Amino acid sequence: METAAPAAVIVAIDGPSGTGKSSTSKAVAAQLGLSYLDTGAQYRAITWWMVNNGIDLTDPTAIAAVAGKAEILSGTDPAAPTITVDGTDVAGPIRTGEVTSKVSAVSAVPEVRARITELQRSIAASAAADGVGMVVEGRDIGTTVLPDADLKIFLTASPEARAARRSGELKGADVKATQEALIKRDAADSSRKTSPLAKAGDAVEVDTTDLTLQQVIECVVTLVEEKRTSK
Ligand SMILES: Nc1ncnc2c1ncn2[C@@H]1O[C@H](COP(=O)(O)OP(=O)(O)O)[C@@H](O)[C@H]1O
Ligand SMILES: Nc1ccn([C@@H]2O[C@H](COP(=O)(O)OP(=O)(O)O)[C@@H](O)[C@H]2O)c(=O)n1
Repeated sequence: METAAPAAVIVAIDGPSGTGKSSTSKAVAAQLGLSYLDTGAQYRAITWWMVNNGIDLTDPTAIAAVAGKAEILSGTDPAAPTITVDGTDVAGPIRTGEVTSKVSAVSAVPEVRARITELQRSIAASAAADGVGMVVEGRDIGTTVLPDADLKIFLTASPEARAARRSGELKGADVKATQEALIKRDAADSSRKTSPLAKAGDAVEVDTTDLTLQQVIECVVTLVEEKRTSK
């Protein structure tokens, strides 16, 4: 007798910067054969387009007026995720300090969120319909984008641990300045009116401060497997 294929699961992983969302989501998706969506990369991509097109990012009306202009495509293979804007590969340019410092102003605009949220929902719906399942990481996935996700995880870590991790990635970065920038961005993301960074009431919170990345991955894999068998 053939064994039934595991049911497609949709996993939402949210949390502030540097808590391990991207590394955990990619590894869990790769290990379990799920697709992977980095929603932060989409907000970075639209921000990159706005910077490139000289939009005044201090003016929410100007941002809203062009919210639908850029065509953003996300490749969802966890082993090689991709992101393009109007056909241009922007995986590198969306990680510059300039985009990082401006992304919160763009992502706070309701017209931008409505547009990107719709895109995210359609990508997740395709993965579910194909029977593949997906790990979707961001700030508002469990609360707003996919409130019916099968499993919601909220990752946290101390600001010190998060800043140390981030400055480890950026060669020569000052840990104190990195921590200040990170706290500022978290505050902006958590205090915006539309769909702020928040833990969903039914999310499992995992404090990663004293865990290795491998331990976090194992913890999330176990939670996903439990969900899959109970589906
Ligand atoms: N539990 C952990 N312990 C140590 N380093 C970690 C841990 N989780 C992630 N990292 C490292 O911290 C950095 C930021 O992780 P990332 O997954 O990009 O976080 P986020 O997506 O939440 O911003 C990466 O270099 C990653 O390898
Ligand atoms: N679901 C999401 C994901 C990201 N974002 C925005 O996009 C920015 C960049 O997200 P990111 O996941 O790439 O950030 P890091 O974890 O790399 O610091 C965040 O600071 C938010 O302003 C959002 O508003 N909602």
